[in-house]
Parts: sequence; structure tokens; C-alpha cells
Amino acid sequence: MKSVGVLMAIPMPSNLAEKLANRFNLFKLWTYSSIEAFSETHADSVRAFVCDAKSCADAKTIDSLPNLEIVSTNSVGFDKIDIGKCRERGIRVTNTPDVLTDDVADHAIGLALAVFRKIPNSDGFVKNGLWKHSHYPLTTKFSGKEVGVVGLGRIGSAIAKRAAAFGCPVSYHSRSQKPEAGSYKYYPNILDLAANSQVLVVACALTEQTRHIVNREVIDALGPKGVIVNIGRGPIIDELELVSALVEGRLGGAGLDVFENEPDVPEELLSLDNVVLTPHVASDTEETCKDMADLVIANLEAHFSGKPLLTPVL
Ligand SMILES: O=CC(=O)O
Repeated sequence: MKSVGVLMAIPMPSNLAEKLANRFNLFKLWTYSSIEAFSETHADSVRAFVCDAKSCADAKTIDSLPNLEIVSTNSVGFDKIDIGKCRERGIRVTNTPDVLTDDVADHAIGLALAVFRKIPNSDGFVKNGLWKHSHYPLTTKFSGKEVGVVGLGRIGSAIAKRAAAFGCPVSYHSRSQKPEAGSYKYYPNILDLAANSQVLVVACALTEQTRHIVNREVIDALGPKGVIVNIGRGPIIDELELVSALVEGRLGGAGLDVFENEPDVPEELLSLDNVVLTPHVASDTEETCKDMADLVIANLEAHFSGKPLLTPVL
């Protein structure tokens, strides 16, 4: 497959570029000033585009590549891919589901624990030598809290399972009730879910229907003791409303891995000790990033050898 041209959007973990270069004719978009500059000389050579949660396959990129056959994202989310454009052009799309589910669910619970038990603050307390001079203030129990999951897909279900193991009653909101959800209570309306939860975990995909689904009303329904955890996508929450609720004390706390305008994070969040922030790394472990990279390659190899795609989106 050495003659197949693959264009990669940005550098990615687990030496994905090196692995791709061993199998394909790899072009690195980040070594060019723009997609226009790249396509002036190489557009016709590219049959596959590799992007991820931090880079995009928008209409302009897709239209710059006349021979594009497949977009393979090194992420489970594909909100940065213009799916309509791919469908129109007959371009296949793959993502990396399943392999990252455990890590993302672990991270969601980690964020909830970090917020309730103030783990980052207490780490700073010890490291800054304050322990010898004072007692660390009491924190809040996580076990047994009412957990509401927004989006009971693969990741939402893994979060629900973990929360249940902490003795937390679990409820959820999604487009439709899931027969496999067992004892989890279903709320057809996210407002009712928030009103009946102490922790709201955002785990759905970003779509036009879920953009800003967590709005001021939902945040206020969760209330001053409530905590929001977001491991989905930043724009699922109205970030301006989230920030003002945290600053005004209308929301108890937040654990956020994703933001509306990454890597920009609202300044106000940086000094709040009831907020724990991570840089969109929920799936970023050595083990999972290797599995994701392998899945990207396996999908490309399947496509270019005429075999069924392993994890097709389109
Ligand atoms: O955000 C990460 C992913 O979609 O895999």
C-alpha cells in the first residue's frame, strides 16, 4: 500500500505518523502553511485523510482533495467531520469506538471524585507545606450521590456502571429509552434529569440537537450543590452560562475535560477551587492511544484492500 497517499491533519499520539509512514505514502498537513498550499502540489495524490478530535475534516479540506475516498478519525467523536459533505461525495468515514470507553469512563469518575473530594487542592496543600500548620477543610462525599448521565451510549453506560459501583443511584437522559438500561431511571427531558441529580455527567455526542443542551435552566435545576462533569464535547454545555453559574455560586462545582473553544479555557475557571480542569485527555493513556492508532490503520488497510471497514461511521 506504499503508493496510497494518506494526509494526516496534525501530529497524534502513539507514533501514528510513523506507523502510517511505514505503510502508506504519508503527507503531514502541519508541515504546510495551509490546506491550499498543500493541495497546490499534492491534492491529487491523497486518497485518505486522518484527523482527530482536535483537528477537522471540514468542507474546505474535503473539497481540496478530489481523490479522497476515506476519512479516518483517531477519535470516537466525529463532530469535526463534515458528514454531509462526505455522504455527498461518497467518502467513507471511520472512528475509534470501544477501545477508549474504559479510559473515558474512568476519567469521568476521576473528575467527579476530584471535585467532590478536592483532590487537586489537597495535593497542593501537602506540596506547599501547609499540612504542618493547619487542617485541610472537610470535603463532600461522592459515594451514593444521585448521578444523571446525559447520553447512555457506550461511554455513558460505562460511566453508569462505575457510578453504580460507588453506590450511586443512576438516571439518564437520551433520545430514547434504552431497554438494556435495567434499573437506571429514564428521563425523556434533560431538565427533569438535572432536577433529580446531584451530579450530571455529560457523555453524549455533539450534534445540532445536543449543542447547548445543558443551558442555564438545566444548570439551575442541578443547583448550588450540584456538580457537572463533561467528558463529551465543550459545546454541549453553554459555557458562558456554566461560568456565570459557577462564579455566582448557582452551581456547586464542575469537572471538565472539554471546552467550547479548546485550547482556550475561560479565565474565570482558573481560580475556582470547586472546578477541576483537564486538557481533553480522557482517552489519552499509552494503552488506549496505541489501540486507537492500530484501529485507524486497520480501517485504512481494510478499505484499501477491499475488505469491510472495522468501525464505519459512513
Ligand atoms: O474526544 C475524544 C474522542 O472523541 O475520541
